[in-house]
Amino acid sequence: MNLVTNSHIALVGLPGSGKSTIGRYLSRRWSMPFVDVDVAIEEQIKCTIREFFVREGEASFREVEQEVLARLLASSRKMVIATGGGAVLKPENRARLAEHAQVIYLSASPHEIARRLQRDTQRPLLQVDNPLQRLLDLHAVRDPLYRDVADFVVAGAGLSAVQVAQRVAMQVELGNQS
Ligand SMILES: Nc1ncnc2c1ncn2[C@@H]1O[C@H](COP(=O)(O)OP(=O)(O)O)[C@@H](O)[C@H]1O
Ligand SMILES: O=C(O)C1=C[C@@H](OP(=O)(O)O)[C@@H](O)[C@H](O)C1
Ligand SMILES: [Mg+2]
Repeated sequence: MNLVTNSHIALVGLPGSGKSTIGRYLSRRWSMPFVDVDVAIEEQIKCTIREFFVREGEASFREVEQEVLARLLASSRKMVIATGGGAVLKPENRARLAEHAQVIYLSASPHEIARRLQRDTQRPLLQVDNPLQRLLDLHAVRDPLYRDVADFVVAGAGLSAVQVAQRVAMQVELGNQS
C-alpha cells in the first residue's frame, strides 16, 4: 500500500532493538525509500563506524551523526529512517526528529537484546566484557529520551521482527487515516 504522509517515519531504540530490520520491512510495505543513518554515515566517513570510533572517538561520531541526520530529515522526499541508537542523545536531534518525522520507539528489554547480539562484533559500544550491563546502563539513560521524542512506543517482547513490524505498520496506518 502507499502511505499518505507528509513526514518521514523514523525508528528509535537501543542498538539491537530492530530499527534497521523493521525499517526495511516498512519501506517495502509502503514503497517508500529506506535509509539507515548508520549506512549514510559510513558512506560519508568512508570507513566503518567501528573504525571511526577507535580513530576519532565517540564525540566526533556524534557530530557526524547530527550532520547526516539533519541532512536526511531536511529532504522533501519522505523516507523510512532507521536512526542509530544514540541519535536521541543530542537535544538538536530530538527536536529535528519531532519536527520532521513520525517517531516510533521500538522498546525491547536489554536482556532480550543481549541474547540477540551475542555474536555481533560491529557495535562499538557493546564490545565490552559485560554487554548486558552496558545495555542496562544505556537503557537507563536513553529510555526517557526515546519516550520523549516518540509519537508512540511499540513493545517487542516475545514477538518476531515481522510481528513487531506489523504492529508498527498498523499504528502508523491508523494514525495516517484522514
Ligand atoms: N523482534 C525481533 N525478534 C528477534 N530478533 C530480532 C527482532 N528485531 C531484530 N532482530 C534481530 O536482532 C538483530 C539486530 O537488529 P537490527 O535491526 O540490526 O537492530 P538495530 O538497527 O536497532 O540496531 C538482527 O539480527 C535482527 O535480525
Ligand atoms: O547506541 C549507539 O550509541 C550507537 C548505535 C549504533 O546504531 P544501532 O542502534 O543501529 O546499533 C551506531 O549508530 C553507533 O554504533 C552508536
Ligand atoms: Mg541499525
